[in-house]
Amino acid sequence: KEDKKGLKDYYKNFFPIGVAVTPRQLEDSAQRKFILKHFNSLTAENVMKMAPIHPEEHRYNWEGADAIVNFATANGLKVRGHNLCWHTQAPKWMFVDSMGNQVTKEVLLGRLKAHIYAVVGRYKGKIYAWDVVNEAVSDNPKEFLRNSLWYKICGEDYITKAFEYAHQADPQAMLFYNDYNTEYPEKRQRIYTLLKKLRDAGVPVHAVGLQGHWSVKDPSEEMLKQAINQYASLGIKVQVTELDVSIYTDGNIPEQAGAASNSPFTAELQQQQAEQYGKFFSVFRQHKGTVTGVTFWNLSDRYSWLDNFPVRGRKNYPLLFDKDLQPKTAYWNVIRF
Ligand SMILES: Oc1ccccc1CN[C@@H]1C=C[C@@H](O)[C@H](O)[C@H]1O
Repeated sequence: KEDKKGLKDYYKNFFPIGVAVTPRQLEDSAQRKFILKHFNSLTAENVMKMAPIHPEEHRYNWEGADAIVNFATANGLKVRGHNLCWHTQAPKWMFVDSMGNQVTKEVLLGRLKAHIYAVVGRYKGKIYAWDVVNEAVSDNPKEFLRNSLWYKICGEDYITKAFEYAHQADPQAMLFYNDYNTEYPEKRQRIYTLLKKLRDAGVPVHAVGLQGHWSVKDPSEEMLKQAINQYASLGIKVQVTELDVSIYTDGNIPEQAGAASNSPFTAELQQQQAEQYGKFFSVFRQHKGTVTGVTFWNLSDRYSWLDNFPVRGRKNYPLLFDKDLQPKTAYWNVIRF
């Protein structure tokens, strides 16, 4: 007999369970049914990023974002907005003037403000949480903040401004700083330092998003616990915002990755992945109240962004469901506790 309960039902006393979706997936009845069975929160995988939603200075593309928000509203699902300020998938026009020269800090901040007011304003009361700034901290131990165009033109002020604009646009929204590799001690320390600086300055940062692009090898339970506790010590909430567990262990920075070539999803990997997912969710449950949401990046092994990152065309099997939307071994480890 098909189990009527889905992932979200097993976690109803802990936190919402989310998934990153595309508008096209919502047009397919099998995937719609699957989403409604297992999840009670949605994130737009791409259509709410800066360039997709704001391709030209005076043109916004609301169609995809509206489709996801309308589906969520119609079905009583939460929505996490992703994202308001990022160095990737940012529109090129935002950084240059009509002569093609790089804009000043004032102009860029004015454009960021207009973007955030328009996007957050449109979904005020429908999107409860925003990833305001994504991946501002550098991976390079010699640097503090990533040397992106945002940083080059504005210095670190763009981070504070982004949060202030978002808070002005929707004072009820829960505002996140979102990043990856948030458990590695030295990057964790830099993210902690940034968050502490912002909180001490009264900047409206309410939570940290651990993207959770993890693997069958890392992080350890201990590293994860330490990271959650250290961020929570700032008085902020924690969510896992883009969870997947890669079968490859050669890292997720393109320049360094790629050592491991295409691998089948072996029984050994299935077992390792199931153990990892089981451990991660045990830690999440232990931190109920501090961890206020867990969102997977992509629905099932049918498609993962990891199929093309950090190595193009290297098939991955990172999620709880297989290509036919059926539960994998890892799923049973996550719902049995
Ligand atoms: O794990 C990483 C390593 C290096 C760069 C970016 C990332 C992750 N970057 C994430 C992944 C997929 C995108 O769709 C998300 O918007 C982004 O937040």
